[in-house]
Amino acid sequence: MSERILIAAVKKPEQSDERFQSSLDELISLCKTAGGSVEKVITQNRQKIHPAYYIGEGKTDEIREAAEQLNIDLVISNNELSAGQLGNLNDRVGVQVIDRSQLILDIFARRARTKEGKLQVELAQLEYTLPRLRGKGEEMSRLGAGIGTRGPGETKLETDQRHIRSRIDDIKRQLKLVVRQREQYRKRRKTNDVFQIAIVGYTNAGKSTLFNRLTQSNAMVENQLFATLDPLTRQIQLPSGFQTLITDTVGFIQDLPTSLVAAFRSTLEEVNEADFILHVVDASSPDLVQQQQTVNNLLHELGADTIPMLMVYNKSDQLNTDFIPMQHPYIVISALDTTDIRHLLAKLEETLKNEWDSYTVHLRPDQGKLLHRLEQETIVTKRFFQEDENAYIIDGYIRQNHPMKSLMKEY
Ligand SMILES: Nc1nc2c(ncn2[C@@H]2O[C@H](COP(=O)(O)OP(=O)(O)OP(=O)(O)O)[C@@H](O)[C@H]2O)c(=O)[nH]1
Ligand SMILES: [Mg+2]
Repeated sequence: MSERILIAAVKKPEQSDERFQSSLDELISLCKTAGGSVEKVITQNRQKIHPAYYIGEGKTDEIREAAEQLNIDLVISNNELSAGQLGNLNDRVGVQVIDRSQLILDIFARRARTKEGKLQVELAQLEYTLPRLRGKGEEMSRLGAGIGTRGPGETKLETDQRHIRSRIDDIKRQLKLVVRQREQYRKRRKTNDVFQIAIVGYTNAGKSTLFNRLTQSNAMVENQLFATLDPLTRQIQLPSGFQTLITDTVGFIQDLPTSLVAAFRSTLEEVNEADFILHVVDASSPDLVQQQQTVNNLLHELGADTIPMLMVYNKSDQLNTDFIPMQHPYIVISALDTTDIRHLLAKLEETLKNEWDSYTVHLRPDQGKLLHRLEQETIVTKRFFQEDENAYIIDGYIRQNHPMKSLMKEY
């Protein structure tokens, strides 16, 4: 049984028509992802958001009538609402009102898989809820189990002020512990010195599809926004035998509320530690430029914009015009096409070679272990046995900060 949703949206003069429309489209997608169906969209052009009602007072009557007529369960505003606006609108339109942030939090809550992810989502939800409780607590507690009331896992979101406060403290305490554990794990991984690649991109770009195809695993793939919340990491091998870890990440969206950015810092920090980024773009999307820019901006904010990156223009099967890439280096593929996946692996290796330093080493026949290590940790391009020297000659590429790099001369 899907909830029937009415969307209320205010368009301000500084927002272009296209931008407004794409934010509406995104909100509609988000509603679907949350399991609702959008029955009506009511919009209004305004100089400013109405301080008390968000949308104009006349419009609130229109919303109430439409809600009654269409059996609406839930009204969702396209912008974040203040405590006052939320309360007033609730009273005015006669059905439950939530805002875009609550909707996104609700989706995150359902997607959270790791302990840390769940804790962070619940924390963000509680911190959002706390200032918006209206003393009485009646409006909040009358909420059943619908969109905007779900906590991570099976729990219902806490609605009592006192309980919320102590739960927030509790979560923060637990988070500290979990974060420390994760850091230790990461440090171990770093000292193992495994190369790490992060797949990033706008939501629905095809990251998880690509990740699955690359790893033959079955990370969740859904035609829904935010199919991925917590990062997944697997090991893959490039054609030369080079081994790398690859991580799928949660998709970015435009205007992600600050409180949510904070909640997902752990996912984003992982991006920061990557040695290389695959930036997946839905090349068939009409919002392609905007989406690509949103991701670039966020990478910049994270300080991850200096990490070498390959642009992966995906969904080429959906393109009917000539595609002009905007960023280099790049590859145009369909993640659904096996040949394209092979091309991507080759292109990835090419791109790494361009970034790295070439080397030649001579190894004695008894240095098989070292040879094996070179094959896995560097990109070996040539390998042959030189009889007169009684040595293996290895040509390859190695990244500048690899621990073996400084030893290269000595081999
Ligand atoms: N036609 C076509 N569809 C694709 C391609 N790659 C992915 N898709 C579809 O696009 C939708 C989204 O794919 P996902 O892999 O879940 O996207 P994502 O980037 O991981 O999305 P989030 O995790 O929500 O950020 C799914 O329905 C995929 O089947 C492609 O190359 N061509
Ligand atoms: Mg995904």
